[in-house]
Amino acid sequence: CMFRQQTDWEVVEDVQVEIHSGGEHPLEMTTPGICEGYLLKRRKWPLKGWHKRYFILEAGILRYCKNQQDVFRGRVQGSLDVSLAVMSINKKSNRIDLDAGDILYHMKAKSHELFYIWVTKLQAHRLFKKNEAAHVQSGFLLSLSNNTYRASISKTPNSVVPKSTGRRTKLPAHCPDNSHVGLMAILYNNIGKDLARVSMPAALNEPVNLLQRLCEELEYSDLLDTANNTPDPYQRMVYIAAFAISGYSTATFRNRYKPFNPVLGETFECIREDRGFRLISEQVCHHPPISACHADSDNFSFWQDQRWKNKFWGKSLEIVPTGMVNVTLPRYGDHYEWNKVVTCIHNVLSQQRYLEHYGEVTIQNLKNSVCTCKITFVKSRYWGSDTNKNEVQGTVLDQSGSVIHRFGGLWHEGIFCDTLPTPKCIWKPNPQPKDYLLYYGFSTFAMELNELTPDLKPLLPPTDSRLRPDQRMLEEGKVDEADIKKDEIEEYQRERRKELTKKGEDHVPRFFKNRYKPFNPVLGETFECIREDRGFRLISEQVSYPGGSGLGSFWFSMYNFCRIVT
Ligand SMILES: CC(C)CCC[C@@H](C)[C@H]1CC[C@H]2[C@@H]3CC=C4C[C@@H](O)CC[C@]4(C)[C@H]3CC[C@]12C
Repeated sequence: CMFRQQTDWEVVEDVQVEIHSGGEHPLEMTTPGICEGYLLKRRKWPLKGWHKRYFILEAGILRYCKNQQDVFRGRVQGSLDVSLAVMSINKKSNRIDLDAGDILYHMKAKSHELFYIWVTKLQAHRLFKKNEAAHVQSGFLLSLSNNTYRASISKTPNSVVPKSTGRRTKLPAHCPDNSHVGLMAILYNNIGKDLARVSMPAALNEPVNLLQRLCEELEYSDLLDTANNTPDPYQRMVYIAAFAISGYSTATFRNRYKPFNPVLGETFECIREDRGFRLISEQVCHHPPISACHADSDNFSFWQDQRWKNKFWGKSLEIVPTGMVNVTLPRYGDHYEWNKVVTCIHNVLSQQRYLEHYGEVTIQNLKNSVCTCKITFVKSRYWGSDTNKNEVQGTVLDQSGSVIHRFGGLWHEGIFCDTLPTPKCIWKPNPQPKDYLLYYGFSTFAMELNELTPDLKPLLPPTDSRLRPDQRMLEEGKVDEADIKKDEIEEYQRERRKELTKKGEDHVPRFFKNRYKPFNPVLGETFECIREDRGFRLISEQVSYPGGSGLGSFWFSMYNFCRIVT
């Protein structure tokens, strides 16, 4: 109106972006981040005036509730598609008006900062929503909506059941019922400590440890094989992204038990001729706990150092990993590096426990900058259906930032890419084995990790996780014995640490060099000779540790184990 133009009001114009409809570079379609918080909203009737309301802006839709609690209850008072509204702002009074004809919002921010944030976010969401609409119109895009991806994924048949590997398909014993174990007391007594370091009764454990779980991230290593055989760099990136996502899928069934904490110096070796890779992992540092791993195959190398921080929020617990994941592909000389997202254990103290991953992953190729990839693990919202649970979206960008590929789906169901020459489901988790709920929710691959066959036993270094007695006892269903053994081992570890400190020594990792920050696990040559020469020898002169005897050969050997100097 006239009055407005004369005062401090201005209409916010959209930044113009080129639309390549039908072109080969679809628009930047990454969903802008969610913005939420309190704003003042003007009301005409009843109770005329400014009222504090909680606003949430998500995927181009602005909703508001009376307060934040109502958000969780799903009580939404109103919503508006911001791309359909004219936005005018008044910088002096921090006011924003959205006029969609039939719906009109008058809003006011408490501070300049908040005003600025909201205006920027509203602009981004308008643009996003408009582009989405433009693509649908031009018929170029099926739809970015995740439902489309989901439908395509569920139409894709499950991968053919792999040929029998001759390995076990179930565990020797069922998992114990641990619903009676009071977690509250344990967690409250250990506030501020890493969950990984808190000693818990064996009934809460699963018979694999964190070193073995590193190997579990290679369950879908065939995606890396495919990547190494894909000439197009952008398509290659799509497979790397699918691999990065696939590592998170085990979380669906694994929220009732906690992996064992490896002791310092513990190792895990996994040679899989059928999958074409071999892996070695080692607990290289105790404080903070760091597990390093390295895997090699004709098609790739994979390594990472895993450590994380915990944030305990009372009801939920966030695991914030800090290490980076690395993959190299020999054929094209690529070296990819990416970060991990946050994993949240919701309802950590109750039986309604479940895991969620959220945050952004950026995959970079350190060898050239032809393309990068961004993956968003979307944090689920409380309103509406469960359809946005476990949602993942991603884009592969070229050097100029244009989107070359786009994919999406759910980390527990699969990922669909509709920009490949033939749009297809690029990854789908393997079906769970029979009776998996009785076996800790393990996948077939997970069940194979701790398997110890007679032919393998003499080949393993004495520090191998498969030789850990407490973990073995748990696997065999001997929970009470496992509990006792676990206490012994933890006590022994403390003693060993005291001993090392007394002597002013530091633990030296066996298979990894560069133990200081930034910890970049570089394999010593030992890996090469691990099967030929075994890479280790026992030296009897070095014996003598308090408590060393009586703990079984695992501990005895551990101390007498000589590290090959590389
Ligand atoms: C209190 C107990 C019984 C509840 C069970 C805790 C389980 C669910 C916790 C304990 C340790 C956790 C793991 C610790 C570290 C990582 C690395 C991260 O990059 C992905 C998640 C992952 C793999 C976590 C998954 C959830 C986890 C296995």
